[in-house]
Amino acid sequence: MSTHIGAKNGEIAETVLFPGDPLRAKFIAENFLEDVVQYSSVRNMFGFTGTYKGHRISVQGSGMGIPSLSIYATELIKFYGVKTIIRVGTAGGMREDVKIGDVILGQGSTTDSAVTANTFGAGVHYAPISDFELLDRAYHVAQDMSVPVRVGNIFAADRFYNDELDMKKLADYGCVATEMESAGLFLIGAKYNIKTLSILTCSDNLVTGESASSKEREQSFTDMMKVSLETGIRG
Ligand SMILES: O=P(O)(O)O[C@H]1O[C@H](CO)[C@@H](O)[C@H]1O
Ligand SMILES: O=c1cc[nH]c(=O)[nH]1
Repeated sequence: MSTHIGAKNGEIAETVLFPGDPLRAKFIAENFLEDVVQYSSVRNMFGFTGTYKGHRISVQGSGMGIPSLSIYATELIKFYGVKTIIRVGTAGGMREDVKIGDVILGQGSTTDSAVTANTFGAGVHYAPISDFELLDRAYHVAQDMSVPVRVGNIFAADRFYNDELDMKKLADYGCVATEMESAGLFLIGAKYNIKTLSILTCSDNLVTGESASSKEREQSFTDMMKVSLETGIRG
């Protein structure tokens, strides 16, 4: 067991789907996995292992924001030998043409978090990127499943509520959607030399003000879940 995950050795698969919302983890486990075992409920940050099409896979909640995600990602890798982590998250569209329900693959992640500066020191602006092989696989899985996807730069924000940032400028420079974890996940993936990717669904649009309900954010974005599961098992 690690400090924040109550699993015994061997109870977590090498590939983990990693939603921010622990209830989304439960929903994925209950609706898509077979032979499911819940290995952790520490802090209600649920974790499950089961099989998908005969392949062993785990689903673990990460919580919101880079500090929370970093705890769970680090423990998954260091204590449980996890080799692939796919974030399965919601994000806000930063351009008008990113619609609710659109699936987005995170190629890289810009951030206003201090985590990259704290790692490399002032003056170095590290660019966290996802694993290309995983990104390529997810892109082709989505094509096979006829799920349209966007691929792009995800803005990982330190604050959900922030009216001081120039989001339009970030969008003008190519950021597609904003959430709160991808840069931290990609940074940790690079540090420990494991594969990481973010597969996101647009849950609201910052330009138009459209927004999905919390129930929809928990349960209805099943295209993203299916693409993530299929990507996870095609190794
Ligand atoms: O839906 P999840 O995966 O939690 O992701 C997004 O939702 C939360 C904010 O509502 C943040 O964690 C953000 O990154
Ligand atoms: O962090 C997030 C998640 C969804 N939508 C947003 O606008 N921000």
